[in-house]
Amino acid sequence: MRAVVTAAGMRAAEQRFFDANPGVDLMGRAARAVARVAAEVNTAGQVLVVAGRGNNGGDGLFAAAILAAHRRVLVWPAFGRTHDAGQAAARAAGCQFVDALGALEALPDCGLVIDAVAGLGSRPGLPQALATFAAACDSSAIDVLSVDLPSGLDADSGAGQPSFRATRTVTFAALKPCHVAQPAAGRCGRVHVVDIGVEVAATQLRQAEEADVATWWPTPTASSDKYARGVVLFDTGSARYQGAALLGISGALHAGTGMVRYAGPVHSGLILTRYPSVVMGDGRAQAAVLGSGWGEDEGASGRVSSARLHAPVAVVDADALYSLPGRIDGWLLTPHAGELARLLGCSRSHVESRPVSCAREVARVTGATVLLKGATQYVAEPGGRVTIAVPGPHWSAQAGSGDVLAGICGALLAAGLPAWQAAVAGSSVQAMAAARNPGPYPPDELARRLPEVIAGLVAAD
Ligand SMILES: NC(=O)C1=CN([C@@H]2O[C@H](COP(=O)(O)OP(=O)(O)OC[C@H]3O[C@@H](n4cnc5c(N)ncnc54)[C@H](O)[C@@H]3O)[C@@H](O)[C@H]2O)[C@@H](O)CC1
Repeated sequence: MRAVVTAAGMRAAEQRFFDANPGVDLMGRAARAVARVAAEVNTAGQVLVVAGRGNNGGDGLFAAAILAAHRRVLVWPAFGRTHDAGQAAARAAGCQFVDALGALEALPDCGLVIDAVAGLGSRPGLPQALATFAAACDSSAIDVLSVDLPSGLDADSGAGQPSFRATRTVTFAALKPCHVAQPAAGRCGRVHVVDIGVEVAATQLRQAEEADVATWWPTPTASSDKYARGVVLFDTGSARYQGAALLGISGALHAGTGMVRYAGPVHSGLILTRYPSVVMGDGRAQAAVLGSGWGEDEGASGRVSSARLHAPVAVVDADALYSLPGRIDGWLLTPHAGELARLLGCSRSHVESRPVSCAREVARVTGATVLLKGATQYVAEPGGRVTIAVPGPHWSAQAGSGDVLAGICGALLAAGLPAWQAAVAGSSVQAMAAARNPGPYPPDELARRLPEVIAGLVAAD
């Protein structure tokens, strides 16, 4: 699990560090890390450092001074004035200072640009000269290494256009929200988190890693039987959306559930032709999966109540989200941004600009865990902790992916994982299946690839 710290949290950690270690040269540590990664990206070519006025510019200037020992380094102080000590070090090391025009002219001869315009202090967007330069970097496909974060992005919200697009980002102590939340995360390239000695406090926002999913995954033992592995009861699909039932069942079976019961309206012939192991009708289960493919079914609350008679917890998806039976501790809600907006009575764009706080709010009010689906998948617990799932490619943004995901999560919930782990592991493993099978595989095909991913995970654990 990797901590994700806000700009304020990082500044507080830095202050604690300086209080305990007065006079330690943190900027020197940061600059050495930047120079090290710069040398990994490009071994010998000319380097152009774009330096801002603050400490981020200082990091870039000291890194320029280190790199200048072995290669030609140009520095563009984008606002004329820049970090004094950093500037003196860069000049003493023989860096050549250029202006905006000089930087643009030198770009074709450079092997690497280091963006040290702004980091934690970055405000959304770039002034015109920098926006022009960032666009020129984009169109020339040159490697860009951003210090702390791509300048022009807000560290916490990830908002900001125009901004630099990095191929690598070197950040310090811990990830910041912009490194993990799409679309900003897509502008950071590969992110290196460097230890500079600053300890961040335990955070309420974290990013899961494959190793976490491997540790949690419920692997059967010699004493396992179908009941011990978990029974999932599906009430999904409708006459109009029959496929939703098949997709959810596919997710649960390929994630290794012990047994599937199906108590929805889709004809048994259709279900059994595809999945002959399914037991038709309701009965005792460890978890239910509700709502996928219901459409605007008028009997929604009756279907939710009926499932409660058979299963202690449920995954609630799609239209069942609007028939929640009061507080539902231990349950898992799986809305996308539009559905979460409807639950909160706000606009979709409001949710998209504040995904963490919106997901937290619904978790707090309902007592359930909320998996907010989208390009970044947030899992918010009622106590306020939010975990981001392992990311995947964007091919899986397709009708039916959510139905499969609800089924995977149902299998994990039935196996006894707490709702937040079921949600993080379920969405991570689906993303990993997409990452390991690049291309536009439809969601049912990706569900069939889950066993390979899970086998690899548990073997590695
Ligand atoms: N917090 C820490 O623990 C450490 C911080 N360090 C560096 O210090 C940085 C923070 O330094 P500062 O607080 O001085 O802030 P920054 O240097 O990140 O940003 C402030 C400066 O950037 C300008 N600026 C902000 N947004 C801009 C934009 N979109 N376009 C152009 N200019 C913009 C501001 O006018 C201001 O001059 C970190 O990002 C990191 O690079 C490192 O030296 C080491 C440790």
